[in-house]
Amino acid sequence: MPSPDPIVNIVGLSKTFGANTVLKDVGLTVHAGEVHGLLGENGSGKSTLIKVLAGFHEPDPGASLEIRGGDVPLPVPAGGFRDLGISFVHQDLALVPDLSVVENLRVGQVVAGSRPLISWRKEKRTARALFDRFGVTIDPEAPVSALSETERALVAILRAVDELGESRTLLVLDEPTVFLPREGTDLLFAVVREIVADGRAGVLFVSHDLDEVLEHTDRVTVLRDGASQGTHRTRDLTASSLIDLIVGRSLASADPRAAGPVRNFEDVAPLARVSALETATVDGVGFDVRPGEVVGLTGIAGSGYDDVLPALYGARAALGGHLTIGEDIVSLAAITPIDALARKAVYVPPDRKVEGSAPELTVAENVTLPLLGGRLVDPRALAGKAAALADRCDVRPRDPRAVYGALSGGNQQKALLGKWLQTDPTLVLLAEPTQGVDVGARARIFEMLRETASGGAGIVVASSDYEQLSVLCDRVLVFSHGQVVAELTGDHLSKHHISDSVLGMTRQEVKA
Ligand SMILES: Nc1ncnc2c1ncn2[C@@H]1O[C@H](COP(=O)(O)OP(=O)(O)OP(=O)(O)O)[C@@H](O)[C@H]1O
Repeated sequence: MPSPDPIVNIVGLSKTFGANTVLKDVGLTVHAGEVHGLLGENGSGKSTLIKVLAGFHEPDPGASLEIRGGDVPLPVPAGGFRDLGISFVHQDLALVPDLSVVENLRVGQVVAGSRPLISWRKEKRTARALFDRFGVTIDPEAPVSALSETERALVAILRAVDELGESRTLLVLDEPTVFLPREGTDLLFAVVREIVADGRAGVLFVSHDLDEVLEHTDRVTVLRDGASQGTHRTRDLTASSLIDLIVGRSLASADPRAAGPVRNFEDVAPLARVSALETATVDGVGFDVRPGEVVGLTGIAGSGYDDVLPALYGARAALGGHLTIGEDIVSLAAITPIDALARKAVYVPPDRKVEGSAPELTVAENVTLPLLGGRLVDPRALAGKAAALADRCDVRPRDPRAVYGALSGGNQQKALLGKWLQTDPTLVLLAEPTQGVDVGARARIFEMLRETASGGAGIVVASSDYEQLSVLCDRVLVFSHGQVVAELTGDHLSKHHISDSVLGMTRQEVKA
């Protein structure tokens, strides 16, 4: 139960970039012992608020911040958040994969030079005690690269808790679950509950996942266009009242039934065929994709489903197999992205920051890259195309000259998807297409994909978001141990059927 003891109190917070005020007189109170959700559409100002707490942004004059009842002068000085008992875990987790777990726990102190002599034996014991306290079984000596995504997130969170020690006030989790498989989030939230259990600290949890927020938070504050829509007790909210607060209107297409009747593609000739695909985690998988069809690939982490798309595009080398596309049969051990693009196959990777874009270029430059093709082009024509694309994909702000890396995460994703969909592709390969995307943008992305499919393209979506698969797909292939163990169609395309199948309760071929 949340205690009514406010540990962090922000009043009248505004932030202006140039002519754009992105936080408008926002207030936020977090209580000791509570998990407090911070929600809002992409670009609504969540990260900006967090960056003010982190001392990264200076707020406009007039804001005030109290920690445990004491006034804190703004701006927070760089690194000053630690003295305030605040710690942050961002999406990228900031772990060094080549170092061990215990080295990662101490890397900050080593780099800062505050602990010149470290007894690693003692540190391992301390790490074990930390993990035991939170019921986590992770080997402190294991390299971080050998951990699952869930274990990595747990290490990053417990490192943040450990760094604050007894003085901890607020742990800020900025979408830490966005790259996690579903089964990992329960474990993560058990740890989050334990962190607030002694009633000393609070957790501020940023997420776009409404189910997660409704299940795991005590209260939520919603931002819309930089203004607060109030703080609400989670138990007084439903998914649809929360959507109304976030988007400012009801969203019919968030309902899976809005996808329309499931279509049957059995008699349609395939436009692409994957045969005998072998990768480090995939063992002889084959499937067809027909024009207009959306095929989903899913499974638990390590089942192989997330290894298929990079192999089809040549982004990660396959050990064997073939892709038949149009008249061509291409070896998947040799395919390169250039081969794939030449056959109008495009790939949108899950990690848009690392693989998908050039963050230092403008939105216009990013979205028009695939149109250049080595030719001389008229910059004004490209700017026009970029503006039309931003309009179509609802990229905010609508300024093609904005630096791509300064867009909010969800707006980067919309721009990236639009960039490839405008090339009129034949085969669209998408990994987690709505990761980090708000409910409104998600509906827009679903519409864009449906339009692309109805234009005759085939779409393959690899995702661990069962609801997304149930809304988008005509057929879902469930992976286990590198093989397809179930094919779900028709009435079996519900979120619950997909989830049951992935969790091994329906391990037979299910046909509607
Ligand atoms: N450094 C910056 N310079 C200019 N504008 C910025 C800067 N940082 C953020 N913005 C703008 O501020 C607005 C709020 O962005 P912010 O990243 O806070 O949104 P968000 O709610 O965290 O979105 P998301 O859910 O997509 O992560 C956006 O319009 C963004 O383009």
